[in-house]
Amino acid sequence: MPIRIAFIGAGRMASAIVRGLLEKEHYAPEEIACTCGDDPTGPALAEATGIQFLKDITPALYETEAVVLACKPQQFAAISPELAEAARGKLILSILAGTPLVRLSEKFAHARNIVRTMPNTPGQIGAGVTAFAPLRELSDKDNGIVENTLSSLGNFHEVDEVDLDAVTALSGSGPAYVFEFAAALREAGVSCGLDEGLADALAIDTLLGAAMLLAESEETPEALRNAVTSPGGTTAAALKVFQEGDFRGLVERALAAAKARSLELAAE
Ligand SMILES: NC(=O)C1=CN([C@@H]2O[C@H](COP(=O)(O)OP(=O)(O)OC[C@H]3O[C@@H](n4cnc5c(N)ncnc54)[C@H](OP(=O)(O)O)[C@@H]3O)[C@@H](O)[C@H]2O)C=CC1
Ligand SMILES: O=C(O)[C@@H]1CCC=N1
Repeated sequence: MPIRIAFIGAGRMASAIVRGLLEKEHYAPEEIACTCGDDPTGPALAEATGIQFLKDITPALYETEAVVLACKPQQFAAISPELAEAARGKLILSILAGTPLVRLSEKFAHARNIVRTMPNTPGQIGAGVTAFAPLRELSDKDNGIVENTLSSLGNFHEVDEVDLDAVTALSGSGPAYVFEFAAALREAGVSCGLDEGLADALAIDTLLGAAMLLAESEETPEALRNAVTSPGGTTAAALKVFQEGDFRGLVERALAAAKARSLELAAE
């Protein structure tokens, strides 16, 4: 069976995409190959999913229809000209944070088309969100490959490339902010006298329930917040502390820092 899609990098995100593609039966395991760096992530992914691990994936690229770039942005420069040449006429999908289409197209000068994407880790369970920007308008065939790949991870949105650094700051990195908030809720619950296990369970269910309500409701986050906040009650007391600590300003500065770092990664 020919290899139809090849992964350059076999870490957390490649693993999420491979598992999604297999679960949705877009490819058979034998039609997917991966390679990696010096650590054994590639063999581990192959062992766990049945896909092929190829130490040298270059020869296999000639037979693929698509190549997914899933190494770290700082490892992009190490991708060899031979590998890029073998990807001549292929669709390239990049998940590299920061690396712009212009840089991708310098290396993969003879690609059929290139799509810069920004997924996130909830894609591991099909609950992710991805934004993508193609170099050129996608043909029907390539649109199908992109849709199959991104829908395996969850929802997806086409955007202008200029928005992708901000997308990275919001939804690419965003799960980490939520996990940090979950840990902060657990710690604060313990400080208030709760058992750690109970505080953890309450924090998780609160985040999950609030996110589901937000997704299902037609109300804004502000309206839903107000519905929790009784005048003179407990929530108002807590929100006053958030406001005094400039919670929104803090989030704004955090996203600005992530966006700035994404722009810096463009050249690394
Ligand atoms: N983690 C996240 O939340 C998100 C990450 N991204 C982007 O996804 C990409 C991958 O991230 P993530 O999966 O977290 O990273 P990982 O560190 O888990 O995976 C990186 C992979 O790249 C491999 N690799 C290293 N050097 C090379 C090389 N020269 N050739 C081929 N493969 C190589 C590594 O191999 P080995 O370790 O075996 O040496 C590893 O399999 C990054 O570009 C990141 O910006 C995008 C959205 C979200
Ligand atoms: O932290 C990072 O650089 C990557 C990109 C988005 C999430 N993780």
